[in-house]
Amino acid sequence: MADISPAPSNPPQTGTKPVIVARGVRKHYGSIHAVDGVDLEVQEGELFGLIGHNGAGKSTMFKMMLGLIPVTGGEIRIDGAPVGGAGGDFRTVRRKIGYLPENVVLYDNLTGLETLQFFAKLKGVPARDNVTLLERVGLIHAAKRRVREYSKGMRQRLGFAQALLGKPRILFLDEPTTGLDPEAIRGFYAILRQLKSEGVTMVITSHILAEIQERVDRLAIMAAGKVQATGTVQALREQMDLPLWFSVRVDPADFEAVRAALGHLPVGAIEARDDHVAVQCQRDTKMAVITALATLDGKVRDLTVREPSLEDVFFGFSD
Ligand SMILES: Nc1ncnc2c1ncn2[C@@H]1O[C@H](COP(=O)(O)OP(=O)(O)OP(=O)(O)O)[C@@H](O)[C@H]1O
Repeated sequence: MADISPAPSNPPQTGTKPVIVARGVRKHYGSIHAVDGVDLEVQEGELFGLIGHNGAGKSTMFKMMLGLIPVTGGEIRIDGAPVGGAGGDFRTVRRKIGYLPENVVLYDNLTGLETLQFFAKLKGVPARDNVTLLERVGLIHAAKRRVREYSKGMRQRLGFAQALLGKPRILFLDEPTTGLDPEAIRGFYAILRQLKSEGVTMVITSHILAEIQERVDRLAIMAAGKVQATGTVQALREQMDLPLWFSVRVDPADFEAVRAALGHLPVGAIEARDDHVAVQCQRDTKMAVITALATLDGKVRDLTVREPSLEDVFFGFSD
């Protein structure tokens, strides 16, 4: 996908109007508790991540939020309208929603353009933006080729274009980057940034935690049908109180000097490696470590601090 949408220099702040609200949501299939008492709130214009192991309940949550399957218990409201509720409120809201399912179903005999025409008709939206949409997802060159000839990544791009039909205000994207190459992934997130700057609310699932950790505003970690934690990546890191790692690059002859400088501090492991000393410490000792290293008077050639990754946080909450 072309990186056609640089982030605006002054993006509007994410609103504080809850667009998606789930309260005590459950989905039981007999004895299987696919979703088991989930509370969630996603604000307008937020890019919200939903992560969890296989079978954690993410896709089931999506399907319930979209009104594709009924809840066993609890309630979901989108833009104030109860999902699946009586009356036309949710039907009106539904038109503002775009959805990219985990396994998008496409018709092999249709071309890319015909596919969008087909879905536009189904959604009841004008087909006039279809060419622009194909351009946006980097598929214009294949607009007239049949889907059967598309690669996995091309199918995924077409699925994304389908989700963008009718300029949705709310987007549900279930593992949207599956099959995309690194450049396409970058282009995909550039489009999300652009949509975010336009105030679109998005919920995204992914198993590629490194990919989403810098990109979502907040996320929820699901395990066994329950939300284990919700917040920004940084807030979850702090909540877990996972240690940080310093990498202190010094001449091997100075390894002992590093140890000595840190000797009075409550640091964890201090490990001498090829050309650096790795030091583990809790967040509240971080500044004291930096101050102590500053006394080494020119011996430190470089210093990096590795925060716990989203993967570290994820395993902390979901194991
Ligand atoms: N129609 C169904 N009938 C019975 N069990 C189901 C049904 N749909 C989902 N489940 C079960 O519900 C649980 C949650 O499934 P779900 O597809 O929501 O997980 P997920 O988090 O999306 O997983 P993945 O990351 O593998 O896509 C699983 O144990 C699954 O087997």
